[in-house]
Amino acid sequence: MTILLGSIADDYTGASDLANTLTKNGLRTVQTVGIPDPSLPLPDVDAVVVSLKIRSVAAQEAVAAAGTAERWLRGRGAMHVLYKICSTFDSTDQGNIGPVTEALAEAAGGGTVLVTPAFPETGRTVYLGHLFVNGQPLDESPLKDHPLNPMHDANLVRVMASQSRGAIGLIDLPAVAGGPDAVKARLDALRAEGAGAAIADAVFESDLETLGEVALRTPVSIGASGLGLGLARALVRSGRVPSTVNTTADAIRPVGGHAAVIAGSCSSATLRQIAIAEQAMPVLRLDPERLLTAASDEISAALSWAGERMEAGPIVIAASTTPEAVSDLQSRYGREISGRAIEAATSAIAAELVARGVRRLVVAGGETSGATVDMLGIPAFLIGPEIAPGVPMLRTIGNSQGEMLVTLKSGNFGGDDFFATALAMMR
Ligand SMILES: Nc1ncnc2c1ncn2[C@@H]1O[C@H](COP(=O)(O)OP(=O)(O)O)[C@@H](O)[C@H]1O
Ligand SMILES: O=C(O)[C@@H](O)C(=O)COP(=O)(O)O
Repeated sequence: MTILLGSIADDYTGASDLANTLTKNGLRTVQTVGIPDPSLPLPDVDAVVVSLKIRSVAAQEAVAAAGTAERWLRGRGAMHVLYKICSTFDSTDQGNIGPVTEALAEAAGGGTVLVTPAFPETGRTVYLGHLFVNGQPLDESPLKDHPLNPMHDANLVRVMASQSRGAIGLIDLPAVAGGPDAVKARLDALRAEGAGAAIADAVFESDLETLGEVALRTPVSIGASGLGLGLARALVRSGRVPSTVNTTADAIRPVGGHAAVIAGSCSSATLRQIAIAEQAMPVLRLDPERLLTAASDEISAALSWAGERMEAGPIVIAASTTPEAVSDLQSRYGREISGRAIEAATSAIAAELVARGVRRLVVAGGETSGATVDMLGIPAFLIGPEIAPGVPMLRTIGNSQGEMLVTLKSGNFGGDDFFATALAMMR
């Protein structure tokens, strides 16, 4: 398999979001979970998105895992590697966007790396280096209350600089509006000034087309699905992509079996989606504190609740709760401990549901999805049709439990009736 574009995603929902965008924009794409075993039968593709769970881990761990994935992708022919970060720039105070960017740039021989989380289709725009989420500055958006990565500064030049050793520049909207040559000139000027990376403004898809064109002339870039769109369109325009075959066809064959939703995202979008689902299907709200203090009892109770309802139709099991309840739990047990314990419990519930016949599974939340997919041991996914912007339906490849349809929903994505919409498509 020789690929044109490689990507390393810092979480699993982000990987499926990017894989969806690349597919929609003309690249045959597969999503792997980590580096696949050489014996895994992967289809012929133009792009591979390697999913990692490194958004909130220690910076050195993230750097090491991204480096291994980068070498694997380069070994498969990738001339360009996109490090897929969250469109809301989710990161810890130490990174991991800055440290991974510097490591990937060094591995690629230096240069100023182009960075933009803009994804206009989902309301993420960048102007003068400031990130807006559906028109609100990042630090005033619901991301200020994220359980693991609360974002308190919309100025991405400042955020990235605080995570980096080198200086961070800005490619402002007038430069982007000037087209690829103007952006390249600005990037070269920043390089001469010693900037390790540059945040690029982008408000419209046309801005991302310009940035994709320039990024493709460099070995590495950092961004969300918007930059993926720019890179995919630039590759297609370059004539290097072989004739497009419909790769989603294989992904939609029905699998049957029971259907379930597991939610661990506490984003405002997911909280609304759970409330709407309550009007249409059985919803179990887990007791988050018991998931920390009496996990096996709470898990057993959830499984017997599910066992009584699964035959009749889809069920929803959620740990998700309001920002106030999250911060109350965290103040008593710690942020990291609460998050990881709840991820362990929701993924254990998901694994047991699959053992009892669930073959159609929706998971809400990036970290929640990572823990669940790891627990299930799924090695890779084919990319199916889009359910909502940024969220495709996936079909497992090489899954030891048999073929499954899976949806990994970023906490922030999807309309209010997302769960019913997804389950109606996953047959
Ligand atoms: N009730 C809760 N209290 C505290 N943390 C929670 C609760 N429910 C879920 N979490 C944790 O919040 C985090 C949500 O992150 P994630 O799954 O990535 O969602 P998102 O996609 O919204 O970022 C996970 O670590 C999850 O275990
Ligand atoms: O870019 C995005 O917003 C998403 O693809 C993403 O990274 C999802 O992260 P979570 O919100 O943690 O699921």
